[in-house]
Amino acid sequence: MKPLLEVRNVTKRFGGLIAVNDVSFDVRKGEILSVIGPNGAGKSTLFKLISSFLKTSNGLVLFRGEIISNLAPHTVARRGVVRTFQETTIFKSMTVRENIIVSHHLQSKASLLGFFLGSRKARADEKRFGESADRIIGLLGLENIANELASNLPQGHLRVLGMAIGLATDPAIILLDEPFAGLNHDETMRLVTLVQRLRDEREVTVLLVEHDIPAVMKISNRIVVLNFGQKIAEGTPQEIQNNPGVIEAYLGSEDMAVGI
Ligand SMILES: Nc1ncnc2c1ncn2[C@@H]1O[C@H](COP(=O)(O)OP(=O)(O)OP(=O)(O)O)[C@@H](O)[C@H]1O
Repeated sequence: MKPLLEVRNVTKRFGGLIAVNDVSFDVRKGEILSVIGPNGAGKSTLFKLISSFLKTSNGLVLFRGEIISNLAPHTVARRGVVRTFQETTIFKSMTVRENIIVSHHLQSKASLLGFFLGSRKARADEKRFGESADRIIGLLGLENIANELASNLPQGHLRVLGMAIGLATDPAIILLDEPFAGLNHDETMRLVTLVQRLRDEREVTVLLVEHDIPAVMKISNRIVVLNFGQKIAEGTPQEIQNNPGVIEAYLGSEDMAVGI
């Protein structure tokens, strides 16, 4: 089967610095693939290249066989490659449910205009988006806080709301940028289970960048390891854990302390 996403010889230079150096890998439909690596390895840059927030210096990113690198980021998102956890997309003065409904509207400018004009189509959209929001709320177990203002939510719930907002755009693949950062152990484990449920029940493919190695080991089907911009390993969590090159790359880095 053709991969859902293909990263082909992608390079990014910032002046004389090569942040991402000739990186290639595939993301298969229905898998959770994590990108790890020591600080400054190029993980965030790679994510921005995939979501087209940055232009590649060389190489291509393909989604369903079509080139998406260097398109406008909103075009890439519309095709189904959605980056989440940018907290700026959460409206703090709205409730959880309202936030999820609004993000459905943001998919379509026409529907947003109709919403303000109160057209019949807009009312139909309203009903459809409300039902979809309730399905997402159910899937992510947000029922108890559906009517809570976003401004009152703790970090863990905000992360889940960020994911709910991403899901409202019906993505084929979601890019999670350090989803577990700042969460305690219980919050992390709850989110790990939720992301796995998304993959299993909604068939969403997940690509994530993360420093929390134990969580990555638990959640991932496969892992890609970067060091100094280059891919140094790719494999299952077990293969990565036993890879001497990976262990060496992490030697002396803080992440050693959390157990690779
Ligand atoms: N806009 C930029 N201009 C110049 N250099 C940059 C820019 N963005 C990133 N870099 C450099 O590119 C390299 C890779 O950075 P990047 O943030 O992608 O690494 P990372 O693996 O995500 O690091 P961390 O784990 O610390 O977040 C670093 O040396 C960084 O200083």
